Amino acid sequence: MSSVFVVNAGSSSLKYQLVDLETGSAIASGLVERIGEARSSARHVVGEARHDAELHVGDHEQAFRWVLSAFAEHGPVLDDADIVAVGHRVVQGGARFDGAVVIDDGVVAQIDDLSPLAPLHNPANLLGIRAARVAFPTLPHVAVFDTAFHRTLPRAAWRYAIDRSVADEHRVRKYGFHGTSHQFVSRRTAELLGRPLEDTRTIVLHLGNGASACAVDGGRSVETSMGMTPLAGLVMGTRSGDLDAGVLVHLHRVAGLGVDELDALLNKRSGLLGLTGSGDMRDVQRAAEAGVDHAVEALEVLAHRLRSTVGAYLAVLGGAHAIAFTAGVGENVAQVRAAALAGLEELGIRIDAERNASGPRERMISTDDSRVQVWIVPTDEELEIATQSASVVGV
Ligand SMILES: Nc1ncnc2c1ncn2[C@@H]1O[C@H](COP(=O)(O)OP(=O)(O)O)[C@@H](O)[C@H]1O
Ligand SMILES: CC(=O)OP(=O)(O)O
Ligand SMILES: [Mg+2]
Repeated sequence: MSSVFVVNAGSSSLKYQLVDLETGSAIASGLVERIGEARSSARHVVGEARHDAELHVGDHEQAFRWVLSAFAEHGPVLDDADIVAVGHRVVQGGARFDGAVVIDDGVVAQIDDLSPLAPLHNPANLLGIRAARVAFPTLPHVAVFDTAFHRTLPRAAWRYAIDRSVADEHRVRKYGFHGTSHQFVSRRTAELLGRPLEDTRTIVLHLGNGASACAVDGGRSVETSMGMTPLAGLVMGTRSGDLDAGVLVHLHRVAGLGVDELDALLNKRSGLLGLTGSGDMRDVQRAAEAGVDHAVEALEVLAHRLRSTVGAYLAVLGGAHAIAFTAGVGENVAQVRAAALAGLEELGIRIDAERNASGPRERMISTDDSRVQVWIVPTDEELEIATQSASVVGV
């Protein structure tokens, strides 16, 4: 049985999954949270069994030691002979990486060099890579980049209309993110439609804590809503998404906000959190149901941004065969799906209220006469990372 050990390292968390390549399912998974804080917590899941631990984990290397001990204590046996690779999610691959690569010291240096373009993500991804190479010294390690799928963006989509010498010197352009998810979901959507991928145009709406939209034409990303960083585009849990860049200048001038304060405001205290006090969609839904106006308004803003984006991407693609909702909010919140696509009947989009409300996890939610099919397609970024990692090492 061959498997891939998938690692998604954040600044203070480490998520892992041992993926069985034959079935595509998780043999074991878990996470270590609040790394570096006084009280960390960890969870290791094998089948139906969950093992929780409260402990102090000082850094990512200690986190990996906990992971290895959890496998040793609760199974399954981590047999190097079965694991073909360790696959790492790396958020920013810049213009340098257009696909997954085996990690060596040179690749580590290049990921480090790209850190200024993703200061919240790449340094954390590197901590995970360094610690995992210590924990699994004999296995090949593979980097799978969020940005790679968007390497097909035409220049009309990725170039910002600013002074080109400033942009080029500082590598300022649209890169796009969530590429492993957009790739996985767009491929699966074509399968569900029974169409060849090359001849399928899909709009993927990945709505999790981070959220982005992608227009996929024949399996290639041609437009996406995140930008140079994962701050642009849709309204997210704690991120603002698009706003007039002049707002930054204004807040600097009139409120004296410095660069770190602006960064924190837009990345950590905006989105649903900034509008309602909670960045968790479940809280916002509850508040909206109880009639709290700020929550009702937040859902309106979020849906309006989605609808504008869908309209724009229908134009970019010259019409779509399908729209696919995915990730935590996209897969679970019928109200957001309905509101995002409300009033688009003239554009050939008709949601079936009953199908939207309930059914199997993966399902069509449009009416039979809707010209554009609308689907819920659960994403599986870990499986995509595992598959790409295995392919890079020749399995
Ligand atoms: N059953 C649910 N009902 C409503 N919201 C949900 C549900 N499950 C997850 N969510 C929301 O999905 C978001 C997290 O999505 P997820 O894809 O897990 O995020 P991440 O980007 O961290 O991977 C949160 O806002 C959460 O409230
Ligand atoms: C790139 C990005 O936004 O990732 P996440 O949704 O995991 O925060
Ligand atoms: Mg996710």
